Amino acid sequence: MLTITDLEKVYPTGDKALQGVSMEVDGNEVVSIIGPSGAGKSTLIKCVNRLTEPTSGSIVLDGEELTTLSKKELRKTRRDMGMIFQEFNLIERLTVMENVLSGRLGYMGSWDAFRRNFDDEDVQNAYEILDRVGVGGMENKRVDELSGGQRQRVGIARAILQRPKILLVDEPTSALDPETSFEVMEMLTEIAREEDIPVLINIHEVELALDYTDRIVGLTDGEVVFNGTPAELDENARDTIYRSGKSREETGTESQPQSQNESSSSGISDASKEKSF
Ligand SMILES: Nc1ncnc2c1ncn2[C@@H]1O[C@H](COP(=O)(O)OP(=O)(O)OP(=O)(O)O)[C@@H](O)[C@H]1O
Repeated sequence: MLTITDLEKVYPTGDKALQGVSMEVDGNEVVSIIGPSGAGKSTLIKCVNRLTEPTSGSIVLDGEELTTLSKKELRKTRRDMGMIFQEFNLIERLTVMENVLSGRLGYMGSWDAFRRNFDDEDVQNAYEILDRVGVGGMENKRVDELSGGQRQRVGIARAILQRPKILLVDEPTSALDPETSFEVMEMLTEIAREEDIPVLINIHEVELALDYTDRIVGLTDGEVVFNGTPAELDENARDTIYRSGKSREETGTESQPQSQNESSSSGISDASKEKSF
């Protein structure tokens, strides 16, 4: 279980990217974070594995506080967090198999890691996972010979092979065409459910969040303004997420005020409604 409490991030530039974010990823839930550009989605994901250092607040993964870990402890704990990135983050000149097996490096002693002495079991599992994500038979191809969709499948296979406690996914489909995006999201969420791995995913396309995730968290200007099921993400909720705060000022569009009943059915807090209108 991942529990984030009162998380704040102020960049050295003074940008307040996260302003008291609290949320959870429970059991093997797939939770998506949606929101306008600059809302803080990427920052939130990166704070969890501390690619970005949070300014204050708490992040607890299966009972372990992550914000206070030393560098050494963090290296160990990062093995528990599979990361899937927008730009794939694969090593282009290496083969598919070499990239996928790199997900196991964190578990090996430094000599074995240096020599790339992977266990037979890891190699066998890698074959199976590559098959499972739909790139079986491409093990010896260099990654720079693959399409975007195939690369993302390799990225997913690498993260799964790591056997993480959670998958952190940052805009996995931004570089993909719509059809491939649906395929990749379907495959990612299906495997995560089969393997019982919870997922926190920053996703631009609301339709993908609606179709493939259990719960949606809406961020606006670094604050949670919606937290509910896809069914609860009605038009009013979308309006609150995408037309409030800075984003409304930028687009110059005004949203219609909501009635009390409509607002509460969307799962938006009173404080957020106050802020939004
Ligand atoms: N390294 C950084 N230094 C300073 N400010 C940053 C940095 N990274 C992000 N920000 C600022 O923090 C805020 C949140 O950015 P973030 O990238 O987390 O938003 P996002 O919701 O992921 O946006 P997008 O959907 O466009 O990727 C923005 O105002 C952004 O300008």
